[in-house]
Amino acid sequence: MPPSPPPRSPLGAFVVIAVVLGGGAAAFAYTAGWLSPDRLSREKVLAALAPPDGPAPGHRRNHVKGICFIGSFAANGAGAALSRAPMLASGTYPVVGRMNLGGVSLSEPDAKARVRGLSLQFTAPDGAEWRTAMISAPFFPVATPDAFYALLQASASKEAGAMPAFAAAHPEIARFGAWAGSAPWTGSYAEERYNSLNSFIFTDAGGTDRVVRWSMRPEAQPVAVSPEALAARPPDFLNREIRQRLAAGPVRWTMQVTVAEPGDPVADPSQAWPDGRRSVDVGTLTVNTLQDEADGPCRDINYDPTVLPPGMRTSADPFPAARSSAYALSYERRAAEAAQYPHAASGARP
Ligand code: HEM
Repeated sequence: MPPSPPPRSPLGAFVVIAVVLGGGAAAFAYTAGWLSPDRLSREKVLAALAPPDGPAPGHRRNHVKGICFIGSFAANGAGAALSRAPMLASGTYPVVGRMNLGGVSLSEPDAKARVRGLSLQFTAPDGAEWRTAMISAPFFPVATPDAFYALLQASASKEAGAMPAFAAAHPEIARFGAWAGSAPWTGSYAEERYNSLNSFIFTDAGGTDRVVRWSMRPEAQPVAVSPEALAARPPDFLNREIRQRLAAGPVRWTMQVTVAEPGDPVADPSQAWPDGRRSVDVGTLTVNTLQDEADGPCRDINYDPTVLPPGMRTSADPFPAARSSAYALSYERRAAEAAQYPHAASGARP
């Protein structure tokens, strides 16, 4: 049995949830929030995400720590039965990605980030793009973007009753708390499974729609490491580990697409779909080279989950539109502050 992290108090877990996911919330502009001054805006979401000493200038407002990579996706062609997206047709396509950590502070040690992320930009020969930002949690802590904003607010509140009141109103948080407190930790980005959590609609060449989620299954065998052992490692141990691993050979994941059945909770990323759903392995991601974010090609990419190729579109899941809105503002702000996050080496940028 892999060692489990020590039991955490429910409140401790909630704080971890809010800090690690940072994420934000709500109806944003896409539900015409501009008509109602009380309604949530992307500005409020970014304010709720910001650490007490303010965001790190030039950096992402969430998942602030990360490292860029260049790789490729070898599609085996099986995905063409689900979607006519060009990068699911048999072939090999370039990928620019980012391994990252849920969290809003650059000084937070890697060992504290319960959620790890993998962001990918696939490009087809015709220029079509598929961008996705996935996380290692098997489901999201809350069911709606509004609830995520409420979670950020409750966890930042000094009122003792704020989190219990939030949990009473959003019982799905207990599932995430249980996962955060019991799932094994690993010592490597390469050993994690990453999940889209949000659902999307795939359309095949015949025009048939299917609601899907996707995951990246690691080739590397996960090795459980206790949180105490991780805490004893250097604060940026994940970047060091992945550099060493890659020096010994490429790192790979298999992409798995899971198809919903009628009645599945397609609009709610806090609920996993039942076991036994049709699942198709559509190809292999190979990571070839890493580059520090300051000089790397992922720095200036917004991994907006609504950037989708033909044959894919958003579903009834409200998160991607909300995320798109918040990511765009985060991107605008960090791009405007680029002088405060300069490239480390002149001419290093691709
Ligand atoms: C309403 C809900 C959410 C909000 C408001 C939100 C907000 C954000 C923001 C502001 C960023 C920084 C974007 C940038 O500057 O490029 C970000 C990054 C990220 N988010 Fe979210 N997020 C939400 C939900 C999610 C969900 C459901 C997932 C995963 C399934 C996720 C995974 C990630 C990842 C992996 C990154 C790093 C992207 C990168 O490498 O650039 N987020 N999020």
